[in-house]
Amino acid sequence: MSLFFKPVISPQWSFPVLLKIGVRSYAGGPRTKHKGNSPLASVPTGSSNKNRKQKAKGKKGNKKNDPDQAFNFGEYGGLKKDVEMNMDSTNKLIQKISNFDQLLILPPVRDAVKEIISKESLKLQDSRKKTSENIIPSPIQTVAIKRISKNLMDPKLQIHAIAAETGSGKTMAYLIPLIDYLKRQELETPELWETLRKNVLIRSIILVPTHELVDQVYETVSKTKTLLGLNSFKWDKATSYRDLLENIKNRIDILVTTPGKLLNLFSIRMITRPDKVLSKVGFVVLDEADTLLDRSWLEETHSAIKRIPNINHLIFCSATIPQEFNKTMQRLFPTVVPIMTPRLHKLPFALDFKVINSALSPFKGSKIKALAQTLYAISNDDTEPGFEKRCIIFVNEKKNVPEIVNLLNKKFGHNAIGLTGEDTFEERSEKIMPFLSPPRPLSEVVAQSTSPPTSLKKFEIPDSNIVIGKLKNTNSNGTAPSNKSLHVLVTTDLMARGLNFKGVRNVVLYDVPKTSIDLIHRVGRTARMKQGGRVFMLTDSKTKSWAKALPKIIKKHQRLS
Ligand SMILES: Nc1ncnc2c1ncn2[C@@H]1O[C@H](COP(=O)(O)OP(=O)(O)OP(=O)(O)O)[C@@H](O)[C@H]1O
Repeated sequence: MSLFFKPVISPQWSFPVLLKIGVRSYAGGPRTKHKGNSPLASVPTGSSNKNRKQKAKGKKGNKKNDPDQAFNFGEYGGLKKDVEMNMDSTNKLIQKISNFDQLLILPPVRDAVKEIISKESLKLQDSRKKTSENIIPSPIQTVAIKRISKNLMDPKLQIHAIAAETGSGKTMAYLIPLIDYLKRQELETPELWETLRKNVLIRSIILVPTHELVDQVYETVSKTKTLLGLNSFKWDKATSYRDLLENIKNRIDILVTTPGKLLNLFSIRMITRPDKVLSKVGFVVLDEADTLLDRSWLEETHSAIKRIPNINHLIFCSATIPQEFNKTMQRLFPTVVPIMTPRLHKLPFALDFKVINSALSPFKGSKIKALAQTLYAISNDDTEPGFEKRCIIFVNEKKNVPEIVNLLNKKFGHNAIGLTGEDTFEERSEKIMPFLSPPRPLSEVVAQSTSPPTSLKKFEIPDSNIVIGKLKNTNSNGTAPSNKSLHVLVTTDLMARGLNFKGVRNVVLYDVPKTSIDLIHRVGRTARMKQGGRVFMLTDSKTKSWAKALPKIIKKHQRLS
């Protein structure tokens, strides 16, 4: 069956709208139960900012009577909206399934993935009962595995789109069906696959947009070697052609790479029949699919998929469904079956969200002062006892990164590093590593600096609603403990997608993100898989009104659009 279709509008690909106007600010609060299909107030697609503001203003008057008001967020928007979705069956499924044993997965595969999750999940590492028997599927894993496994070995082309909130375990939601598929193939025709073991071929491909993500996904995938005998390989910037050729000779079961690298297969002289190498690829995943199909990537990604002739399963995976992505899917893959969870386009459940208005005294419009003081409060509160603290700061423009880092370090005595696309791949890997690894116990951390504590003595964030836990005692001389024990990474959207920053509990949005899409991804670097996390968003006189509704949106567990 051909992969590509005439443009048609697919009724299957639809998402809800829940646009709200909220109150000033607040974080946390009681959890409200998901109410299923609430009647959704919609804003017409393509309406201008001015129109939206007018609508919002008009609705403000009816605040008491109309709880579903439009939510204006900066130059916000971009997420799929205007359409209701039916989550009833999904909710029932999630409630019914509480165990991996209830899902159609080969027992050795099930045991292996439980083992992998128990080793990787910080949530379980925290727990004293760290055993693979305690692993239960996350909602998106339940729904994806249930739906995809139904016709897993049916040879006709099947296209699914997995969409769920950040940090909800989407990697395993596509990886489990993929591994199950490969192992079932081997069970169905063992001789064939044994013969093919020494052949130059690839069986499945996971495409991601960045080399950091290649490394991250490969780290998980590679564990299937000892547990299930699957041969995986990552092809990233550091991979030599020699390495690739060595590995491809012995059948690559799972290749993790970028679309650009995959297309390179067709320009390697030593590989005479790249089409043949790809002829046995039955399972293809596009992780961070909305990025891979956005304007700057579409051509390359599309060409890469078109070069794979016999796809059986094509899976798109993403935490956000931007309108543009939705249209591209309708145009290129109209038979796609969406698999979503009720929390799609909502911010993480365990998130504590705080807005800091830098226009107020004592910052008087200085965002850098507000930032420095926020970091100071984080480093000196009583959270994460016994462990080093990490904080990621997102800015909108990469040109601002060096100056912010410089001021934080030189003027305010912090311990910050900057990371942008200007860094080489090696520099990026080195800088990001301490943030991707789990937090180290303070007893293991070698003192990074012997510099004296800074002279800043105020810990609280004045004129804000912020309570950052109890502050540690000051030293006997009245100064605060050093703020060097907080490791700070200042970066851009480049590091906002897909990266599993293990146990990073603090994110600062130095700039108000321009779209809901950016907001969801940046915020989603913390509070992953129901772990606690805090986000501090700095606003100024220009942006304060854009952001004011967010805390309420989060408190009420409402969807962004
Ligand atoms: N069933 C599970 N139980 C507990 N932890 C899990 C489970 N599945 C995955 N995890 C852990 O949850 C964390 C987040 O998973 P993952 O990176 O797959 O999230 P994601 O949904 O892809 O996030 P993003 O949208 O940011 O890409 C990982 O550390 C992973 O090991």
